[in-house]
Amino acid sequence: MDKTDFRDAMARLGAAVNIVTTDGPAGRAGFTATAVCSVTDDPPTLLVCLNRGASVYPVFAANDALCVNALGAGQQAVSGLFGGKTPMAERFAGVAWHAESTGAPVLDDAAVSFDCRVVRRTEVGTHDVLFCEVQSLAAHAEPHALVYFGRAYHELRLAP
Ligand SMILES: NC(=O)c1ccc[n+]([C@@H]2O[C@H](COP(=O)([O-])OP(=O)(O)OC[C@H]3O[C@@H](n4cnc5c(N)ncnc54)[C@H](O)[C@@H]3O)[C@@H](O)[C@H]2O)c1
Ligand SMILES: Cc1cc2c(cc1C)N(C[C@H](O)[C@H](O)[C@H](O)COP(=O)(O)O)c1[nH]c(=O)[nH]c(=O)c1N2
Repeated sequence: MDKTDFRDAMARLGAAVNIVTTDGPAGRAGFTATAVCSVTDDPPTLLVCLNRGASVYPVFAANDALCVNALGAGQQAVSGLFGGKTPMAERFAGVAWHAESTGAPVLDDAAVSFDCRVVRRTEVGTHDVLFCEVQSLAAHAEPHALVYFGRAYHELRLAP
């Protein structure tokens, strides 16, 4: 199986765009992730796949808290900031954050955010799969979403 064929096929799947953040003994970091998925609701658990080659990897490897912040319509620029080579302080500047129980940065304006403890980690190929138990969540008053599909961003809003 050619890697390019796999990626072309994956580009046919729409996925929520998330900013995954952490803070703790190794410091603060965040990256853009579409590889996020619900695992079980008992206990409420989701998974995040993180490339071990990413600059943020050592920080996520050492901290046990993370927050999955799903972006909403109009937040494409935030995804761009956290999806590339931008220095960490610059990624966090310009948008408002607060902390819940774990201390991981929660995006004030997220469509929905899940404050988590990392409870298990598994290495698969180039990535670590982080299993995360949800400690608390917050949802925006108005449901809307940002989806990555066909290598482009798309906005979703509920019909009024
Ligand atoms: N799961 C991931 O690690 C992941 C997912 C999306 C994007 N990205 C990063 O963003 C860049 C741009 O992505 P794009 O969607 O515009 O074009 P792309 O052709 O690089 O990727 C298409 C799709 O393939 C999957 N994919 C890409 N790189 C992957 C990887 N290293 N491991 C597992 N799945 C992967 C994703 O579903 C992605 O949306 C990628 O080159 C990659 O660095 C990584
Ligand atoms: C739309 C989109 C989606 C994803 C990404 C990018 C973009 C633009 N990236 C890549 C990830 O965000 C990037 O590697 C980090 O920002 C770290 O980059 P640096 O290594 O610091 O340049 C990414 N990386 C990862 O490990 N898991 C993922 O699910 C995703 N998903």
